[in-house]
Amino acid sequence: MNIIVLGAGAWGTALAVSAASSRAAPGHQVTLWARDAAQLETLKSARANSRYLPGISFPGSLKLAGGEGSLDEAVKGQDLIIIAAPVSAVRGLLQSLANASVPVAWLSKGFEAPVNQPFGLMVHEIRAQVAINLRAGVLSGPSFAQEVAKGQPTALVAASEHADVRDALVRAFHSPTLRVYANDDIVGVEVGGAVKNVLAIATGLCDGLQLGLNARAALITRGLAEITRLGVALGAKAETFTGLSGLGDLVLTATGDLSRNRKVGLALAQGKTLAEAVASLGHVAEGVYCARTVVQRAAGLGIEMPISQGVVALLDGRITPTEAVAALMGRGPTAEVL
Ligand SMILES: NC(=O)C1=CN([C@@H]2O[C@H](COP(=O)(O)OP(=O)(O)OC[C@H]3O[C@@H](n4cnc5c(N)ncnc54)[C@H](O)[C@@H]3O)[C@@H](O)[C@H]2O)C=CC1
Ligand SMILES: O=C(CO)COP(=O)(O)O
Repeated sequence: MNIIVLGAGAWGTALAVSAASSRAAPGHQVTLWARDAAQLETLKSARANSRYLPGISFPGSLKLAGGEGSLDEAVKGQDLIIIAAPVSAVRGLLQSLANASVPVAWLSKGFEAPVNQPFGLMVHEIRAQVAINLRAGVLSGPSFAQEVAKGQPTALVAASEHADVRDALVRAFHSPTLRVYANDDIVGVEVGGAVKNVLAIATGLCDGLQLGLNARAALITRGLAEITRLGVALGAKAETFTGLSGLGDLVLTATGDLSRNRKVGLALAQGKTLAEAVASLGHVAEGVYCARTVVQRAAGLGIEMPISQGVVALLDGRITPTEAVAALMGRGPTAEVL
C-alpha cells in the first residue's frame, strides 16, 4: 500500500514510523509530508524529528516530502491519505483533498473553533460541509505518539461509515504491536477523542492540587458520564464510550503524564497562567481550544457537563483552581444516572 501522512508533528511522525517499520505488514511505502520546507530539510538531514518526536530514528524506507504548494503532487498515486494535523488545520486540508478518490482519514481529536456559524464542528461534520464525496474516517484511541513510535503495544479504533475506509486503515496500520479495531460509530469515536482532552485538563488540575486518588477516580467516572451524555445526544451509540476511544482514551489521557492536556491542568494548579502553560508544551493541547465549544454544544442540547463547564471557567480566568473544585463539590446531591 502507498500511504501518505500529512503533518509531521508528534503523532503523524510516530504513525508513519510505525507503518514504515519492520513491524508493519510488508509492502507498505510510507511518505511523511511536512508543510514547512525548512522542517522538511531538517527531517531529511537528521532522518529523525527531534523537534516533535525526539529519540526516534526514521526507518530507511520512510520517504519524506513537503513544502508549500506540494500537496497535490504528493498525494498522487497514494492508496491512503492520513491527515495528522491539529483540528484547526483540517478544514483547509479537507478542502484541498475534496476530490480524492482514495480513502482519507484524520488523527485529529477536537472541535474546530466556530467558523461563520454559531458553534464549532467535529471533523466528520467539517467533512460533510467541505468534502461530502470523500470516503473518510478517523483513526483514534489511546495512543501516546512516543510509545507507538517505539513499538510498545497499543490498540486503536478505525471509525468510518464506509467499510472500505475502515479496511484500508486496518491494512495500513495493524501490526504485531498495534491492534486496529474497526467501528462504524464515527460520531461516538470523535466525541470521545475530543472531550477526553477537556477532562484531562481537569484531572491534571486535580492531581496538581493533590486532591487525591479518590477525587481523580470520581472525575474520570463522572467525566465519562459527561462524554456519554453529549455523545448520545449528538447521535452516537452509548456502547462506544466504554470502548477504546471513550473510556480507553479518557483513562490514558487523564492519568498519563505524557499527555499535553493533562500537563496544562498540572501547570494551572502550580499557578501558571494559561499562556505560560500552553507555551511550555511546544505541541498542541486540543482541550484548551475546544473546551468552550464542547460546553456550548452541550448547552444547546440541554446537556449538563459540570466538569467541562468548570474547565472553561478556569481557562477563561473567571475562577481559580480552588474555586473550580469548590464549585464541583458544592453541587447538590444527584442520582448516578447518565
Ligand atoms: N501526540 C499524540 O500522542 C496524539 C495526538 N493526537 C491528535 O493528533 C493531532 C496532531 O497532534 P500532534 O501531532 O501530537 O501535534 P503536534 O503539536 O506535535 O504537531 C502538530 C503538527 O501539525 C503541523 N501542521 C499544522 N498545520 C498544518 C497544515 N495545515 N498542514 C500540515 N501540517 C500542519 C505542525 O507543523 C506540526 O508539525 C491533534 O489533534 C492531537 O490531538 C491523537 C492521538 C495521539
Ligand atoms: O490523544 C492522545 C492520546 O490518545 C494524546 O493526548 P494529549 O494531546 O493530551 O497528549
